[in-house]
Amino acid sequence: MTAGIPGGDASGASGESDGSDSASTGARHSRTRLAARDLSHGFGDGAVLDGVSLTVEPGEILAVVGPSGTGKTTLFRLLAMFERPDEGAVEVGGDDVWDLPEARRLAVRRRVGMAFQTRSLFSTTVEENVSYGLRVRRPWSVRVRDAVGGLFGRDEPADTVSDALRTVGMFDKVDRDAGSLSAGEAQRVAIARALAPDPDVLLLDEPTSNLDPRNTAAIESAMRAARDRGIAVALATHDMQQARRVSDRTAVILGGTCIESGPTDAVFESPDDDRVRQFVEGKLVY
Ligand SMILES: Nc1ncnc2c1ncn2[C@@H]1O[C@H](COP(=O)(O)OP(=O)(O)OP(=O)(O)O)[C@@H](O)[C@H]1O
Repeated sequence: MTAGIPGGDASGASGESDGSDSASTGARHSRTRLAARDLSHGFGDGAVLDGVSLTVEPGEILAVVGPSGTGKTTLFRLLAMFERPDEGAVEVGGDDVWDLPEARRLAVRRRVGMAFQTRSLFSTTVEENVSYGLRVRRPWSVRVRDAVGGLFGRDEPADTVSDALRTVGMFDKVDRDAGSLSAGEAQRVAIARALAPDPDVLLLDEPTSNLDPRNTAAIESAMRAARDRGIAVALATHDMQQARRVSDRTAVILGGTCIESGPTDAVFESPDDDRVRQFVEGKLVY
């Protein structure tokens, strides 16, 4: 079990300059939650999200489920702070991230790891991909020292990189070129890259869509490992069985609105909303 990650929690982030040296300080802190408060968002004239509120707590997996096109990716892009919501707030540790000065928002964003549907690895080795997030979090002095050190021979992968790759079952491919990986392997490396900096929050948007059972199982196992380390894991999926297998709580999004959320067993076995019942029974087809 890991108690926390370097860098201070969100409420304590006001003391940070920009968070860029957080990984080297060794300071530990308790993890923080991520919340959506009354989020509404759209594109042009079309509303996609309408007043969505949900929270993902440290040490839990929240599944956000709903049919294709219902707004899950839009929601996760807002939670990842890629763009500002039209209305409502994204809160980390109780702060509305868009009320924070830009440097602090950047520091907060660095504590959110994410892997989205699209293939996103760099054209380099698996190790370089996974260590990328660590490198950008270190101060220049450490980066220069390591670069100079690297001139005198190849270092072993840092423990954090090895740990992250082991978590997704990809340590044996540490030296492989990322371009040579299968889609499932690439997705596992993308998740390792998100995990390596030991984030507070992990956002996974359809991480196993189109993957075979072996890769799916490896990714689900990594989600559980992240949860057991105290990370708040949010998973967007249209795979109801996956939500049931891995999540502690489930939020159902329909037509851009969260129509039900609660413990996964309750949502699946005795939903309050009849549309949710039909959806979990596979009777509501879109
Ligand atoms: N950048 C954009 N510009 C215009 N419309 C968009 C944009 N992004 C998403 N949309 C629209 O918003 C709606 C919700 O899309 P979103 O990708 O969030 O749904 P989803 O639930 O993640 O679907 P899927 O499971 O198929 O990925 C869709 O109608 C989509 O076409």
